[in-house]
Amino acid sequence: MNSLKKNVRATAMDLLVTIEKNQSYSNLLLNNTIEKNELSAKDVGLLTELTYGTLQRRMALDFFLKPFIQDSKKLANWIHHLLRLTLYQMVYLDKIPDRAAIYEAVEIAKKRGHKGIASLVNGVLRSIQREGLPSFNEVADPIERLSLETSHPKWLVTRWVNQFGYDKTKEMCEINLTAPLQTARINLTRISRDECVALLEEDGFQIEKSPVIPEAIRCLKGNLASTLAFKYGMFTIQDESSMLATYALGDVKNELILDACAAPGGKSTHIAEKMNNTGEVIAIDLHEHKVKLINDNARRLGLENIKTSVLDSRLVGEHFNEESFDKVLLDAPCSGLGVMRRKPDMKYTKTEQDIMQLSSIQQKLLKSVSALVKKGGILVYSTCTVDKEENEKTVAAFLKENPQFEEDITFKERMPEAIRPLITSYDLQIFPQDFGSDGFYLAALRKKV
Ligand SMILES: C[S@@+](CC[C@H](N)C(=O)[O-])C[C@H]1O[C@@H](n2cnc3c(N)ncnc32)[C@H](O)[C@@H]1O
Repeated sequence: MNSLKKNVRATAMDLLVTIEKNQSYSNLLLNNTIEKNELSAKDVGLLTELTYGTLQRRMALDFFLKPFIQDSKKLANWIHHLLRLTLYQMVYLDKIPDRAAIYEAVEIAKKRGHKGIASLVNGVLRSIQREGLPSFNEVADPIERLSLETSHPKWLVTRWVNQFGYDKTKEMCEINLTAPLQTARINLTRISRDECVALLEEDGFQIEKSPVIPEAIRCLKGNLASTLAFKYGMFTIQDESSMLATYALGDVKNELILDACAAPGGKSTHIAEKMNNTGEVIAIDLHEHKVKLINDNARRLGLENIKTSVLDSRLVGEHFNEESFDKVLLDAPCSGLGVMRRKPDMKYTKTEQDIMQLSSIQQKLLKSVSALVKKGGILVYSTCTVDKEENEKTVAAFLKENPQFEEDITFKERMPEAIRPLITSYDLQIFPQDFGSDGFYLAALRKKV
């Protein structure tokens, strides 16, 4: 085993410790580590697999480890992460022989701790190898079993089963364990989808045209973020579900659109591209450093019809006239339960209380931004979460208190054809298992004339 690989495992262990300690986003920390250490593409692959995989399967790994650890509370944190990381390789990765994974773990334990710890790590892992893993069939309660098997907290599984039924929840939990697709939206103001696909294929990328979104591609091999085509604004890396928010607004040419929670600008730039330099997008976000990202993205894509502001959208009434926008998009801050494949650490940090708090912020935002919609104009509400409290219920409460708005049932006609069968009324909950994209919610409302 070469020394670089050893470093990758030790680095993965350090990352897992930091992610847990700081409760920071795994995707950001992983990207920082990759940039800082200038890792090769192969090592980036292994580091990502080890870090995300171990995080994704944390509860299942702890279930497997439990009978083999006498007092887990006495175990230093890093040892626990090292055991999970190694067991992850033994159980879920075919290409790494068990003996190699155990050898590496023992070496790390020797270096980071001492001989005693190395022998404990060796003992636990060898016992598992000898005696085999405990079976999930020992867990009688089906919700607890699903929770452990798919490493989703029990409160969340219970909540989803109550809201969507057992089968849908099981499908969702299972797909959340898989790696997300990298997808991108072609900047049609610069290049056609066919031309962009040809360009990327020439560079060795394996690309598929999205069967769902006419301007999207799926990248099956390679990392689109590292291409010149990305640097020169030919596309934006964005999930297919997110692209639907712009579709929900319909034809935006020559219009004035407010994107009330806009950073880093994925949807603002999509709207601006669809306008093709005709109308204007006012893109607002609460945080200055995030607004900078919208500006950076607009510049990269060559879009001149986006105006940004650092503002609290709960106070937009102080800055803009009532009924002054043709359409408003509120892509609200949310619990993000639809993007757990991308940020697996979220599974263990979110609480039911967060959901209730977010729902109250979402209500306030809806109330304030809705005043800016012209009569006859459209208000699109979206979140990247799968939870009725933040989605259907938030919208229903808004409609109840704001009779000047109605459900916009023409919403379906504006959506890409492949999506229409999923729509029955003015809103849409996309599950990650529907077509492999993020979980996402969209509702279209219209201000009465
Ligand atoms: C879901 S993200 C938006 C993603 C963005 N629409 C995109 O597609 O790139 C929610 C954003 O809302 C912003 N936000 C949260 N509270 C806000 C508020 N009161 N006013 C304005 N922006 C807010 C956050 O900073 C965050 O960038």
